[in-house]
Amino acid sequence: MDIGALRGTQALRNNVLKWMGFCLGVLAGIFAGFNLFINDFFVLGALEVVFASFCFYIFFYTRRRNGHLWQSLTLCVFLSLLITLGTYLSDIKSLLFIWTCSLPVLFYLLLGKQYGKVLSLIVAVLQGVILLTKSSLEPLNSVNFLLNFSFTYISIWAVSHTFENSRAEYGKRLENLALLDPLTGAGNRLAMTHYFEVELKNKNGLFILMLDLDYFKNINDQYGHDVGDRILIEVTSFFRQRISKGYVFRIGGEEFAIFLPDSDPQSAYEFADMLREHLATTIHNIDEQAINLTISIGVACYMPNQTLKNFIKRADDALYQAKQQGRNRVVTAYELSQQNKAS
Ligand SMILES: Nc1nc2c(ncn2[C@@H]2O[C@H](COP(=O)(O)OP(=O)(O)OP(=O)(O)O)[C@@H](O)[C@H]2O)c(=O)[nH]1
Repeated sequence: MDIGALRGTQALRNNVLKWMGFCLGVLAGIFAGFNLFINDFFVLGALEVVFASFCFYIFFYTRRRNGHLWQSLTLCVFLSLLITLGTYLSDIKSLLFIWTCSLPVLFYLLLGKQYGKVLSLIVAVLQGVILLTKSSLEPLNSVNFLLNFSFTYISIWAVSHTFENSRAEYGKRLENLALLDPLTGAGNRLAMTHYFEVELKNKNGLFILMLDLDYFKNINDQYGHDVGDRILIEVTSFFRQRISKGYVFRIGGEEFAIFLPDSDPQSAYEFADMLREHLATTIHNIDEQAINLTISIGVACYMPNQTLKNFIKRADDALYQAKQQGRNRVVTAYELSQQNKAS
């Protein structure tokens, strides 16, 4: 499955940044020429030259890699300053202020809801003050002009806000559908691959715990499948409550995995053993039945440049040994390799 598809927002923002960089670079270059050589607006013209250069830098940068927040923020703030300064300096008849209406769309597409809201409000206030203090709005009827302009700006702002809000919400819902186990809410196998590739691979002291409930078939047989389901949900929240820094995944029927970043062999083992012991001494009260269950755990440490498949396999082998040795125990991959060397 294509994990990149789950990073839709990043791809969208990068694409918008790239092509906005190109289009605004070309436009700013043309306007700079006009302002420097025809209109004699040297300040504005010089700023437009700087802006055009920055836009082309962004365009070439984002062609090869993902853009940064500071680049989008600088582009938006710089463009807003150019438009407000242009509105302040130029004659109202040049209609330069019309560009203001494009800003909310750009803010929301490039920076999202929070920045979009704040920047759209700042620009609205700035442009409002500038237009109100302009000595004359002639030949335009000033009241009509201000009402029409404000309503157009507010409508575009509202549409941008609604669009970004729904886009982000649907994106989140799709991501949850793709990454979460519907029964327990823990991450699924795809989520495991996703977090490993995106967040964990380069972290120090990464450990994996493979956890498998012991004799779970007996629970289903004795209490029914529904009770079995509720046990799986309880066990997931049991793990979550005890993990301060890490991720829980359900990767099979009664099989779970936990990533522990920033750990060491001793702490990873102690954490696994604490989970095992706590679970073994916890009574689950479901439908007035007191149910107790145990778990077997395999632990492995991530070796640099190892694939996720190999990483999981080493923990799985340790888990298999824990089952073989009678269940309700923790076996580490390190321990296993020592045993293999000795035999
Ligand atoms: N209630 C419920 N049971 C499930 C689910 N997925 C798998 N199972 C059950 O989990 C049980 C797994 O059985 P086994 O693979 O024999 O493992 P076990 O009984 O836990 O024995 P060991 O792992 O060897 O200790 C089977 O009975 C499956 O039907 C689920 O989503 N809900």
